[in-house]
Amino acid sequence: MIKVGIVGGTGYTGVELLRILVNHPEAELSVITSRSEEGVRVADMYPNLRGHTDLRFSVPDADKLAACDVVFFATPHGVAHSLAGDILKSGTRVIDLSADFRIKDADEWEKWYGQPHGARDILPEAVYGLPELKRDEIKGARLIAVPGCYPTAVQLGFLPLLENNLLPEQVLIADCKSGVSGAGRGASVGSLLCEASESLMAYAVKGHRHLPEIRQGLGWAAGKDVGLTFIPHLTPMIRGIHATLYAFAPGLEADLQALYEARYANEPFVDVMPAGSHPATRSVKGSNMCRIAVHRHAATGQIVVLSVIDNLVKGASGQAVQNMNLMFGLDETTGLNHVALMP
Ligand SMILES: NC(=O)C1=CN([C@@H]2O[C@H](COP(=O)(O)OP(=O)(O)OC[C@H]3O[C@@H](n4cnc5c(N)ncnc54)[C@H](OP(=O)(O)O)[C@@H]3O)[C@@H](O)[C@H]2O)C=CC1
Ligand SMILES: CC(=O)N[C@@H](CCC(=O)OP(=O)(O)O)C(=O)O
Repeated sequence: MIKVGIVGGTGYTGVELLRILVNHPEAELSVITSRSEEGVRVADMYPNLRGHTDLRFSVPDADKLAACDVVFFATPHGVAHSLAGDILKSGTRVIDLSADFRIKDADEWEKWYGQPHGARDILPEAVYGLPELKRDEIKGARLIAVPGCYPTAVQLGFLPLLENNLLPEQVLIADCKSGVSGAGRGASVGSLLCEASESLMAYAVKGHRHLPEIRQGLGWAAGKDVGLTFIPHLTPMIRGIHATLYAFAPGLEADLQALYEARYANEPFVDVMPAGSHPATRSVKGSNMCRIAVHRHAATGQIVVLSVIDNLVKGASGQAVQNMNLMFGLDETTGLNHVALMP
Protein backbone atom coordinates (compact mmCIF):
# COMPACT_ATOMS: atom_id res chain seq x y z
CA MET A 1 0.00 0.00 0.00
CA ILE A 2 1.13 3.57 -0.70
CA LYS A 3 1.27 5.59 2.54
CA VAL A 4 -0.23 8.99 1.76
CA GLY A 5 0.06 12.33 3.55
CA ILE A 6 -2.02 15.40 2.68
CA VAL A 7 -1.00 18.90 3.73
CA GLY A 8 -4.07 21.13 3.69
CA GLY A 9 -6.80 18.54 4.26
CA THR A 10 -9.60 20.98 5.07
CA GLY A 11 -9.65 22.91 1.79
CA TYR A 12 -11.75 22.03 -1.24
CA THR A 13 -8.97 20.24 -3.10
CA GLY A 14 -7.88 18.54 0.14
CA VAL A 15 -11.31 17.07 0.84
CA GLU A 16 -11.62 16.09 -2.82
CA LEU A 17 -8.32 14.18 -2.50
CA LEU A 18 -9.80 12.43 0.54
CA ARG A 19 -13.00 11.53 -1.34
CA ILE A 20 -10.95 9.92 -4.10
CA LEU A 21 -8.27 8.27 -1.95
CA VAL A 22 -10.56 6.57 0.58
CA ASN A 23 -11.72 4.32 -2.27
CA HIS A 24 -8.30 3.92 -3.91
CA PRO A 25 -7.31 0.25 -3.58
CA GLU A 26 -3.55 0.95 -3.31
CA ALA A 27 -3.58 4.04 -1.05
CA GLU A 28 -3.55 4.17 2.72
CA LEU A 29 -4.24 7.58 4.26
CA SER A 30 -1.66 8.20 6.93
CA VAL A 31 -1.47 11.95 7.74
CA ILE A 32 -3.95 14.77 7.05
CA THR A 33 -2.92 18.21 8.21
CA SER A 34 -4.78 21.31 9.26
CA ARG A 35 -3.50 23.99 11.60
CA SER A 36 -6.97 25.40 12.33
CA GLU A 37 -8.72 22.03 12.92
CA GLU A 38 -6.00 20.17 14.83
CA GLY A 39 -7.43 17.15 16.68
CA VAL A 40 -10.81 17.26 14.89
CA ARG A 41 -11.91 13.97 13.32
CA VAL A 42 -11.89 14.30 9.55
CA ALA A 43 -15.31 12.61 9.31
CA ASP A 44 -16.78 15.05 11.84
CA MET A 45 -15.87 17.96 9.63
CA TYR A 46 -16.75 16.15 6.39
CA PRO A 47 -19.61 13.69 7.11
CA ASN A 48 -19.42 12.30 3.55
CA LEU A 49 -16.28 10.53 4.85
CA ARG A 50 -18.00 8.88 7.84
CA GLY A 51 -17.21 5.18 7.77
CA HIS A 52 -14.26 5.76 5.43
CA THR A 53 -11.56 7.17 7.73
CA ASP A 54 -10.86 7.43 11.46
CA LEU A 55 -8.05 9.93 11.01
CA ARG A 56 -7.90 13.27 12.82
CA PHE A 57 -6.37 16.46 11.47
CA SER A 58 -2.88 17.16 12.81
CA VAL A 59 -0.56 20.12 12.40
CA PRO A 60 2.06 19.71 9.65
CA ASP A 61 5.00 17.76 11.07
CA ALA A 62 8.02 17.24 8.83
CA ASP A 63 8.96 13.87 10.37
CA LYS A 64 5.46 12.41 10.07
CA LEU A 65 5.20 13.60 6.48
CA ALA A 66 8.64 12.21 5.66
CA ALA A 67 7.48 8.77 6.83
CA CYS A 68 4.88 8.69 3.99
CA ASP A 69 5.57 7.36 0.51
CA VAL A 70 3.96 10.41 -1.07
CA VAL A 71 2.79 13.78 0.22
CA PHE A 72 0.18 15.90 -1.55
CA PHE A 73 0.23 19.66 -0.97
CA ALA A 74 -3.29 21.12 -1.23
CA THR A 75 -2.16 24.44 0.20
CA PRO A 76 -1.87 28.09 -0.86
CA HIS A 77 1.10 29.16 -2.93
CA GLY A 78 4.41 29.24 -1.04
CA VAL A 79 3.72 26.41 1.44
CA ALA A 80 5.22 23.65 -0.72
CA HIS A 81 8.24 25.88 -1.36
CA SER A 82 9.07 25.79 2.33
CA LEU A 83 8.41 22.08 3.04
CA ALA A 84 8.92 20.07 -0.16
CA GLY A 85 12.75 20.11 -0.13
CA ASP A 86 13.08 18.41 3.26
CA ILE A 87 10.37 15.86 2.46
CA LEU A 88 12.11 14.93 -0.80
CA LYS A 89 15.41 14.40 1.06
CA SER A 90 13.79 11.56 3.02
CA GLY A 91 12.92 9.76 -0.23
CA THR A 92 9.22 10.67 -0.05
CA ARG A 93 7.68 11.83 -3.30
CA VAL A 94 5.78 15.13 -3.52
CA ILE A 95 2.71 16.04 -5.59
CA ASP A 96 1.97 19.76 -5.32
CA LEU A 97 -1.48 21.04 -6.28
CA SER A 98 -0.47 24.69 -5.87
CA ALA A 99 1.36 26.73 -8.49
CA ASP A 100 4.72 26.62 -6.66
CA PHE A 101 6.56 24.47 -9.20
CA ARG A 102 4.49 24.91 -12.37
CA ILE A 103 6.43 27.72 -14.03
CA LYS A 104 9.97 26.80 -14.99
CA ASP A 105 11.23 30.39 -14.98
CA ALA A 106 11.46 31.40 -11.30
CA ASP A 107 11.71 35.13 -12.14
CA GLU A 108 8.51 34.88 -14.17
CA TRP A 109 6.83 33.05 -11.25
CA GLU A 110 7.82 35.85 -8.87
CA LYS A 111 6.39 38.46 -11.23
CA TRP A 112 2.95 36.80 -11.33
CA TYR A 113 2.73 35.52 -7.76
CA GLY A 114 4.14 38.64 -6.10
CA GLN A 115 6.42 36.78 -3.68
CA PRO A 116 9.96 35.41 -3.77
CA HIS A 117 10.34 31.91 -5.20
CA GLY A 118 11.16 29.86 -2.13
CA ALA A 119 12.62 26.72 -3.74
CA ARG A 120 14.76 27.57 -6.74
CA ASP A 121 17.10 24.67 -5.93
CA ILE A 122 14.52 21.93 -6.54
CA LEU A 123 12.51 23.69 -9.27
CA PRO A 124 14.51 22.11 -12.14
CA GLU A 125 13.50 18.59 -11.13
CA ALA A 126 9.78 19.38 -10.91
CA VAL A 127 7.75 17.72 -13.68
CA TYR A 128 4.62 19.43 -14.99
CA GLY A 129 1.90 16.90 -14.20
CA LEU A 130 -0.24 16.96 -17.34
CA PRO A 131 -0.20 13.24 -18.24
CA GLU A 132 -1.43 13.87 -21.78
CA LEU A 133 1.74 15.93 -22.37
CA LYS A 134 4.38 14.58 -19.95
CA ARG A 135 3.44 10.96 -19.19
CA ASP A 136 6.92 9.45 -19.48
CA GLU A 137 8.57 12.14 -17.34
CA ILE A 138 5.85 11.79 -14.69
CA LYS A 139 6.59 8.06 -14.34
CA GLY A 140 10.14 8.83 -13.16
CA ALA A 141 9.43 11.99 -11.18
CA ARG A 142 9.93 12.69 -7.47
CA LEU A 143 8.28 16.13 -7.56
CA ILE A 144 5.12 16.89 -9.53
CA ALA A 145 3.57 20.29 -10.22
CA VAL A 146 -0.11 19.55 -10.84
CA PRO A 147 -1.42 21.93 -13.54
CA GLY A 148 -3.95 24.61 -12.68
CA CYS A 149 -7.61 24.15 -13.46
CA TYR A 150 -7.91 26.67 -16.30
CA PRO A 151 -4.55 25.55 -17.75
CA THR A 152 -5.72 21.92 -17.88
CA ALA A 153 -8.88 22.73 -19.83
CA VAL A 154 -7.15 25.14 -22.21
CA GLN A 155 -4.07 23.04 -22.95
CA LEU A 156 -6.04 19.86 -23.62
CA GLY A 157 -8.26 21.83 -26.00
CA PHE A 158 -5.42 23.35 -28.04
CA LEU A 159 -2.82 20.53 -27.99
CA PRO A 160 -3.81 18.64 -31.17
CA LEU A 161 -3.72 21.82 -33.26
CA LEU A 162 -0.39 23.02 -31.91
CA GLU A 163 1.43 19.68 -31.86
CA ASN A 164 0.64 19.29 -35.56
CA ASN A 165 1.72 22.84 -36.38
CA LEU A 166 -1.66 23.57 -37.96
CA LEU A 167 -2.03 27.17 -36.81
CA PRO A 168 -0.39 30.15 -38.50
CA GLU A 169 1.12 32.93 -36.31
CA GLN A 170 -1.71 34.49 -34.34
CA VAL A 171 -2.92 35.29 -30.85
CA LEU A 172 -5.15 32.42 -29.72
CA ILE A 173 -8.16 33.15 -27.55
CA ALA A 174 -9.30 31.24 -24.45
CA ASP A 175 -12.61 32.47 -23.07
CA CYS A 176 -13.09 30.53 -19.81
CA LYS A 177 -15.75 30.21 -17.12
CA SER A 178 -15.17 28.77 -13.64
CA GLY A 179 -17.36 27.69 -10.76
CA VAL A 180 -16.86 29.42 -7.43
CA SER A 181 -15.09 26.48 -5.73
CA GLY A 182 -12.11 27.48 -7.88
CA ALA A 183 -11.51 30.30 -5.43
CA GLY A 184 -11.06 27.85 -2.53
CA ARG A 185 -12.85 27.52 0.80
CA GLY A 186 -11.41 30.59 2.45
CA ALA A 187 -13.97 33.31 3.22
CA SER A 188 -14.00 36.15 0.70
CA VAL A 189 -16.64 38.67 -0.35
CA GLY A 190 -16.50 37.53 -3.99
CA SER A 191 -17.51 34.00 -2.99
CA LEU A 192 -20.60 35.03 -1.00
CA LEU A 193 -23.95 33.72 -2.29
CA CYS A 194 -25.25 37.26 -2.86
CA GLU A 195 -22.15 38.26 -4.79
CA ALA A 196 -21.62 35.17 -6.95
CA SER A 197 -25.11 33.85 -7.69
CA GLU A 198 -27.46 35.16 -10.42
CA SER A 199 -24.56 36.98 -12.01
CA LEU A 200 -21.59 36.38 -14.29
CA MET A 201 -18.44 38.47 -14.55
CA ALA A 202 -15.02 38.49 -16.14
CA TYR A 203 -11.99 39.15 -13.98
CA ALA A 204 -8.23 39.63 -14.34
CA VAL A 205 -8.68 40.76 -17.95
CA LYS A 206 -5.36 42.60 -17.87
CA GLY A 207 -3.53 39.38 -17.06
CA HIS A 208 -4.26 36.33 -14.90
CA ARG A 209 -1.53 34.28 -13.17
CA HIS A 210 -2.50 31.25 -15.26
CA LEU A 211 -1.50 33.03 -18.48
CA PRO A 212 2.25 32.27 -18.23
CA GLU A 213 1.51 28.67 -17.20
CA ILE A 214 -0.78 28.08 -20.17
CA ARG A 215 1.64 29.77 -22.59
CA GLN A 216 4.48 27.64 -21.25
CA GLY A 217 2.55 24.40 -21.93
CA LEU A 218 1.28 25.51 -25.34
CA GLY A 219 4.85 26.53 -26.20
CA TRP A 220 6.12 23.04 -25.35
CA ALA A 221 3.44 21.54 -27.62
CA ALA A 222 4.09 23.92 -30.50
CA GLY A 223 7.87 24.02 -30.18
CA LYS A 224 7.75 27.84 -30.24
CA ASP A 225 6.19 30.79 -28.38
CA VAL A 226 2.41 30.97 -28.58
CA GLY A 227 0.42 34.19 -28.20
CA LEU A 228 -2.70 33.90 -26.06
CA THR A 229 -5.49 36.11 -24.77
CA PHE A 230 -6.93 34.31 -21.73
CA ILE A 231 -10.01 35.76 -20.05
CA PRO A 232 -11.46 34.01 -16.97
CA HIS A 233 -15.05 34.51 -15.77
CA LEU A 234 -16.72 33.62 -12.49
CA THR A 235 -20.04 31.81 -13.00
CA PRO A 236 -22.80 30.96 -10.51
CA MET A 237 -22.07 27.26 -10.19
CA ILE A 238 -20.07 25.36 -7.58
CA ARG A 239 -17.83 23.18 -9.78
CA GLY A 240 -16.76 23.24 -13.38
CA ILE A 241 -14.60 24.93 -15.99
CA HIS A 242 -15.93 25.67 -19.47
CA ALA A 243 -13.30 26.82 -21.95
CA THR A 244 -14.30 28.19 -25.36
CA LEU A 245 -11.14 28.30 -27.47
CA TYR A 246 -10.74 30.20 -30.74
CA ALA A 247 -8.14 29.77 -33.49
CA PHE A 248 -7.94 30.81 -37.14
CA ALA A 249 -6.45 28.56 -39.80
CA PRO A 250 -7.58 29.94 -43.19
CA GLY A 251 -7.35 27.33 -45.93
CA LEU A 252 -6.77 24.44 -43.53
CA GLU A 253 -8.40 21.36 -45.04
CA ALA A 254 -7.64 18.89 -42.23
CA ASP A 255 -10.45 16.82 -40.75
CA LEU A 256 -10.31 18.25 -37.24
CA GLN A 257 -12.72 15.72 -35.78
CA ALA A 258 -10.46 12.87 -36.96
CA LEU A 259 -7.37 14.73 -35.74
CA TYR A 260 -8.78 15.13 -32.21
CA GLU A 261 -10.11 11.58 -32.07
CA ALA A 262 -6.72 10.18 -33.11
CA ARG A 263 -4.76 12.37 -30.67
CA TYR A 264 -6.84 11.31 -27.69
CA ALA A 265 -7.74 7.75 -28.73
CA ASN A 266 -5.60 6.23 -25.97
CA GLU A 267 -6.22 8.84 -23.31
CA PRO A 268 -8.43 7.45 -20.53
CA PHE A 269 -9.49 10.90 -19.32
CA VAL A 270 -10.07 12.84 -22.52
CA ASP A 271 -13.33 12.23 -24.35
CA VAL A 272 -13.64 13.69 -27.85
CA MET A 273 -17.35 14.01 -28.37
CA PRO A 274 -19.15 13.42 -31.68
CA ALA A 275 -19.00 16.24 -34.25
CA GLY A 276 -21.43 19.03 -33.46
CA SER A 277 -21.51 18.37 -29.69
CA HIS A 278 -21.74 20.99 -26.96
CA PRO A 279 -20.29 19.46 -23.76
CA ALA A 280 -21.77 20.73 -20.51
CA THR A 281 -19.82 21.10 -17.27
CA ARG A 282 -22.29 18.83 -15.51
CA SER A 283 -21.28 15.98 -17.85
CA VAL A 284 -17.93 15.90 -16.01
CA LYS A 285 -19.01 16.95 -12.50
CA GLY A 286 -17.31 14.71 -9.92
CA SER A 287 -15.33 12.83 -12.61
CA ASN A 288 -11.73 13.03 -13.83
CA MET A 289 -12.85 13.43 -17.45
CA CYS A 290 -12.17 16.27 -19.87
CA ARG A 291 -14.80 16.37 -22.61
CA ILE A 292 -13.90 18.15 -25.83
CA ALA A 293 -15.83 19.11 -28.95
CA VAL A 294 -14.24 20.69 -32.01
CA HIS A 295 -16.24 22.92 -34.35
CA ARG A 296 -15.82 25.11 -37.42
CA HIS A 297 -17.91 28.24 -37.29
CA ALA A 298 -20.14 28.18 -40.37
CA ALA A 299 -19.89 31.85 -41.32
CA THR A 300 -16.21 32.59 -40.57
CA GLY A 301 -14.51 29.18 -40.72
CA GLN A 302 -13.00 29.92 -37.31
CA ILE A 303 -11.99 26.84 -35.29
CA VAL A 304 -13.90 26.74 -32.00
CA VAL A 305 -12.95 24.10 -29.42
CA LEU A 306 -15.10 23.50 -26.35
CA SER A 307 -13.35 21.89 -23.38
CA VAL A 308 -14.97 21.12 -20.01
CA ILE A 309 -13.58 19.71 -16.77
CA ASP A 310 -14.46 19.61 -13.09
CA ASN A 311 -11.99 22.08 -11.59
CA LEU A 312 -11.65 20.03 -8.41
CA VAL A 313 -11.11 16.68 -10.17
CA LYS A 314 -9.31 16.79 -13.56
CA GLY A 315 -8.45 20.40 -12.65
CA ALA A 316 -6.80 19.45 -9.33
CA SER A 317 -7.24 16.39 -7.08
CA GLY A 318 -8.18 13.76 -9.68
CA GLN A 319 -5.26 14.79 -11.87
CA ALA A 320 -3.01 14.66 -8.78
CA VAL A 321 -4.06 11.03 -8.14
CA GLN A 322 -3.61 10.25 -11.86
CA ASN A 323 -0.01 11.45 -11.40
CA MET A 324 0.41 9.32 -8.26
CA ASN A 325 -0.76 6.25 -10.18
CA LEU A 326 1.82 6.88 -12.90
CA MET A 327 4.64 7.55 -10.42
CA PHE A 328 3.95 4.29 -8.55
CA GLY A 329 3.56 2.12 -11.64
CA LEU A 330 -0.17 1.57 -11.21
CA ASP A 331 -2.81 1.57 -13.88
CA GLU A 332 -3.37 5.27 -14.53
CA THR A 333 -7.11 5.01 -13.92
CA THR A 334 -6.91 3.28 -10.51
CA GLY A 335 -9.44 4.83 -8.14
CA LEU A 336 -10.51 7.38 -10.74
CA ASN A 337 -13.41 5.78 -12.54
CA HIS A 338 -16.14 8.00 -11.12
CA VAL A 339 -19.05 8.63 -13.44
CA ALA A 340 -20.18 12.27 -13.49
CA LEU A 341 -23.24 13.34 -11.52
CA MET A 342 -26.27 14.07 -13.71
CA PRO A 343 -28.15 16.34 -13.38
N1 LIG B 1 -10.01 25.16 -5.85
C1 LIG B 1 -9.63 24.76 -7.06
O1 LIG B 1 -10.45 24.55 -7.97
C2 LIG B 1 -8.19 24.51 -7.37
C3 LIG B 1 -7.19 24.82 -6.45
N2 LIG B 1 -5.87 24.61 -6.76
C4 LIG B 1 -4.82 24.96 -5.84
O2 LIG B 1 -4.75 24.01 -4.79
C5 LIG B 1 -4.34 24.65 -3.58
C6 LIG B 1 -5.42 24.44 -2.54
O3 LIG B 1 -6.62 25.04 -3.03
P1 LIG B 1 -8.00 24.98 -2.22
O4 LIG B 1 -8.22 23.59 -1.72
O5 LIG B 1 -9.00 25.60 -3.10
O6 LIG B 1 -7.62 25.95 -1.00
P2 LIG B 1 -8.39 26.20 0.33
O7 LIG B 1 -8.18 27.64 0.63
O8 LIG B 1 -9.78 25.67 0.19
O9 LIG B 1 -7.57 25.29 1.40
C7 LIG B 1 -6.25 25.54 1.76
C8 LIG B 1 -5.75 24.47 2.75
O10 LIG B 1 -4.38 24.73 3.08
C9 LIG B 1 -4.21 24.78 4.51
N3 LIG B 1 -3.19 25.81 4.76
C10 LIG B 1 -3.31 27.16 4.57
N4 LIG B 1 -2.16 27.79 4.86
C11 LIG B 1 -1.27 26.82 5.24
C12 LIG B 1 0.10 26.85 5.68
N5 LIG B 1 0.79 27.98 5.74
N6 LIG B 1 0.68 25.68 6.02
C13 LIG B 1 0.00 24.49 5.96
N7 LIG B 1 -1.30 24.41 5.55
C14 LIG B 1 -1.93 25.57 5.20
C15 LIG B 1 -5.58 25.11 5.06
O11 LIG B 1 -5.77 24.54 6.35
P3 LIG B 1 -5.27 25.21 7.71
O12 LIG B 1 -5.25 26.70 7.46
O13 LIG B 1 -6.24 24.77 8.74
O14 LIG B 1 -3.90 24.62 7.94
C16 LIG B 1 -6.51 24.41 4.06
O15 LIG B 1 -6.69 23.05 4.43
C17 LIG B 1 -4.13 26.14 -3.90
O16 LIG B 1 -2.79 26.37 -4.18
C18 LIG B 1 -5.01 26.32 -5.13
O17 LIG B 1 -4.58 27.40 -5.89
C19 LIG B 1 -5.53 24.03 -7.93
C20 LIG B 1 -6.46 23.71 -8.87
C21 LIG B 1 -7.87 23.96 -8.67
C1 LIG C 1 -12.70 31.08 -9.60
C2 LIG C 1 -11.28 31.38 -9.15
O1 LIG C 1 -11.04 32.26 -8.36
N1 LIG C 1 -10.32 30.64 -9.69
C3 LIG C 1 -8.94 30.79 -9.35
C4 LIG C 1 -8.13 29.82 -10.11
C5 LIG C 1 -8.36 28.46 -9.68
C6 LIG C 1 -7.19 27.87 -8.96
O2 LIG C 1 -7.38 27.24 -7.99
O3 LIG C 1 -5.99 28.17 -9.42
P1 LIG C 1 -4.79 27.17 -9.36
O4 LIG C 1 -5.17 26.04 -10.18
O5 LIG C 1 -3.63 27.92 -9.92
O6 LIG C 1 -4.46 26.82 -7.99
C7 LIG C 1 -8.36 32.13 -9.74
O7 LIG C 1 -8.82 32.74 -10.69
O8 LIG C 1 -7.35 32.50 -9.12
